[in-house]
Amino acid sequence: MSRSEQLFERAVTCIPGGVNSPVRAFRSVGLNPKFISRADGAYIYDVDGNRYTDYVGSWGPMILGHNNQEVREAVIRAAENGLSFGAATEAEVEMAELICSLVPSIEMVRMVNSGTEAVMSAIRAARGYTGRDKIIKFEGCYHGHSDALLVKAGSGVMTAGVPDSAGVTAGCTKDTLSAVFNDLESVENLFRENDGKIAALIIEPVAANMGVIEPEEGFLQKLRELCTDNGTVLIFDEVITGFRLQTDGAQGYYGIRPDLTTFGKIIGGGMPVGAYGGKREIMECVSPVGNVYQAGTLSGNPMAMAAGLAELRILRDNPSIYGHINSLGDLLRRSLRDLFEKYGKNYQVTGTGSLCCVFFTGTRVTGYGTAKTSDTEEFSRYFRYMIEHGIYLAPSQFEAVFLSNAHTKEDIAEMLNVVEGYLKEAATRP
Ligand SMILES: N[C@H](C=O)CCC(=O)O
Repeated sequence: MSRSEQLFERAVTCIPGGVNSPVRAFRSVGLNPKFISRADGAYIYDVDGNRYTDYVGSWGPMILGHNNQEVREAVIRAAENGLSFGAATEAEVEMAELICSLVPSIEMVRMVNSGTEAVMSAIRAARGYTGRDKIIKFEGCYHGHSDALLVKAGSGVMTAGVPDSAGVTAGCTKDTLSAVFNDLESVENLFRENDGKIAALIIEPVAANMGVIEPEEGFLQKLRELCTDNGTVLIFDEVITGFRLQTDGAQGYYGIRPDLTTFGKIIGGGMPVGAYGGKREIMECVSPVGNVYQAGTLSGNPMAMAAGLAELRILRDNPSIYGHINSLGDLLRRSLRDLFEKYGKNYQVTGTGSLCCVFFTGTRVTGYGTAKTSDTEEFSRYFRYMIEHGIYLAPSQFEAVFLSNAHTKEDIAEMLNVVEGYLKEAATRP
């Protein structure tokens, strides 16, 4: 039995499903998880010594590749001064100044410990600011695992087919309204039916947690207008897209200025982190200035600030990184489409920048309904073939392929070679 299998046997006896986050389990693809011992650059290694080219990147933070020397050394230096003080630090000020300087819509920002916390807090601030209760979210968008947001959610809940989690009371979700991504009419109807009651509209500007679905031309602009007209706070959840598409994220890429933005992942360089920020007049509702309470023992933790600052400074000072990862993304999407055409497969390749996804369906994927038309059995076969051939993808149909600065054209060529192997094998199936 492999060491991964041995660890899994132990893990399932004391951790639910053997994993600390459901998306790490390989259940939906009919396998047990690989246990990872280390990672470097574009590669991760399991406890059995197998090397994989990694296209998960810790679900987003490792945009520079794994174990980046500058980030690692910044953390080691910070650790030498102590792990946590629960008090204000210079690094927190530097982090806030850096985020405000890179993202024009952010006038003030508060650090928290995860994307989930960032979203919970941003919504509370929006409710405190507007004095309203209701929020709009989009089917298939995932904003972490807080109660009110587990309504037709994406990511792991979409994979498990239970987008409304057990354990969430009707009371917790009664003010959460669901709209359809890329369907303006569904949003307009909610505004009309709930006139003057909607505190916030939250959206992943690129729906990365349901397979990297891009907004259609003008969709985000129209949402901006609807929110302005209705006195509703527009929140962009940029936990995945923040500092990934470019330094000012999807909002810079699409030219939209949200009122609040949530961050996570990249701003922590691999350490647990989150942040929410935006308009000063909304952020000043947060305690101790205003009476919207939000707190955290480890918020602004020195290790997380050190890793995040190092990562963000590298991204700020080396714009060519975005040129590299985005052109690899273009190459991957184009080449996958060519391969699928060559083998007569009408599969959909979605994504933008350094994010990508393949849907096993002939239907153009624009939102939750069409995403769900993908043949997840086919995805499972594809996943198993890829991992057997050294390509580590997210073990879920609806998660993104993440590229990093450590990936090369040669890595992409290797991946395409394996995809072609899969297509050839699939062609021999009865
Ligand atoms: N899609 C999720 C967040 O981005 C993946 C991470 C997790 O839930 O563990």
